[in-house]
Amino acid sequence: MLVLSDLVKSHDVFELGPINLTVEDEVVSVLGPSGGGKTTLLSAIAGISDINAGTVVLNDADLTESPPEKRGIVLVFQDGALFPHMTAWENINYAATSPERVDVLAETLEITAILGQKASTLSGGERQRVALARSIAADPAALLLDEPLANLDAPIRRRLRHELRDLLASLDIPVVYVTHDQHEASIIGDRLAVIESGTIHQLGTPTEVFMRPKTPFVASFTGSVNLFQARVDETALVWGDRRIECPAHEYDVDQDVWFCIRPEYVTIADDTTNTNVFLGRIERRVFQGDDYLVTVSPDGMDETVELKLAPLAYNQLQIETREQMHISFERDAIHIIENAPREQ
Ligand SMILES: Nc1ncnc2c1ncn2[C@@H]1O[C@H](COP(=O)(O)OP(=O)(O)OP(=O)(O)O)[C@@H](O)[C@H]1O
Repeated sequence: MLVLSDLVKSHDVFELGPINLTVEDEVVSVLGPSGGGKTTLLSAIAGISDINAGTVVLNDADLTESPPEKRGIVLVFQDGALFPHMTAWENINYAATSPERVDVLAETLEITAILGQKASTLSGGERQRVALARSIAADPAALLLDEPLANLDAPIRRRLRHELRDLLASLDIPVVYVTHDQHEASIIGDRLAVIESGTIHQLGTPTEVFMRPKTPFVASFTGSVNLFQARVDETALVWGDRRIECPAHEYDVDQDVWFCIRPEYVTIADDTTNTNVFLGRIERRVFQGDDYLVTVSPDGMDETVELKLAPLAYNQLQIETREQMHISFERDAIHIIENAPREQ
C-alpha cells in the first residue's frame, strides 16, 4: 500500500498539494489537463524531486528521506529512457527477475518482433512499450506510469489498454497511471483521481467520477458537457422556464445549483407527454468517428444541449440543421453537483 500524506511540492509559480492519497494494491489512474501536476506528483512519489512537506510511505516503510534508487518504486516517463546500444530484449532483461518473464511481457505488449533490435533504432511507440516491459519485469514494489501509451496510434492503443489493464491488475502492487485520456483512465484504473491546478478534485471509481462528478471541472473534463445552472424547488429543478425532474438529492428548496447530464443520456423524444421533454432547434451535427454529436438549443434559451446518437439512429431520424425536434433528459442520469453562485 502506498500512502501519501499532506504531500506538497512547489515549483516557481505552481504548487502541488497538499495531496492525501492511499493507493492499495490497485491501479489508480490520474487524469488531468496539461500542466495540472500529474508528472510533478509522480516525481514526488519516486523521490526524483525533493518535496516541500508531507510523507511517502510504502508498505509501512517511510520513504520520504530515501533516495529514488532505494525506494523500490519504478517510474516510467513518457519518453521511456533506454540503453541505446542494447537490444530491446537486453533492455528488458537488464533488471528482470527471470528471462521467461521478458518473453511473456513482450508478447502481451506486442513487441516480440522487435526484441532483437537495438533500442536506438526503435520508434517512439516501441520504445515506450520496451520501457514499460522493463519496468514490470524488474518486479517493483510500486509502479508509476506517465502516459505509457501516448505515442501509439489509435488501433494498437485501444487493444493495449485492455491488455495493460489485465497485466497491471495481475501485479498486485500499487500502480499510479497518469494520462489525460478519459477513456484510458477509466478502462485501466480501479479508481480514478482527477487532478487540476495541483489539487485532486475527486477520487472514486470511474463510474462515480463519470456519473457523479463533484465539481463543474470534473464534469466538463470527463465529457459531461451539458452543465447548467438551475434552482431547486419542491419537486424539481427550475432551469430557465422549464422544470426538470431529477432523482432525490440533499439540496434545499430555493438553492442555486449546477446540474449535469452526459450527452449519452439525452435522447430524441417521440412521446412529448413524458417529463423532461423539450422542443429545440438543431444547431449542429458532427460525425465523430463512432457516433454523431448533435447540438440543440432549447426554445427560448441561450444555452445549448449536446446529445450523442449512434449512426443507425442518426440515419433513421434524418436530422437536419435548423429543424426542430423534441429532446428528453433521462431523469435518473441528471446529477446535481454543488451550489452555484446566484446570478445578479
Ligand atoms: N522544474 C520545474 N520548474 C518550474 N516549474 C515546473 C517544473 N516542473 C513543472 N513545472 C510546472 O508545474 C506545473 C505542472 O507540471 P506537470 O509537468 O506536473 O504537469 P502535467 O499534469 O504532468 O502536464 P502534462 O500533461 O503536460 O505532462 C506546470 O505549470 C509546469 O510548468
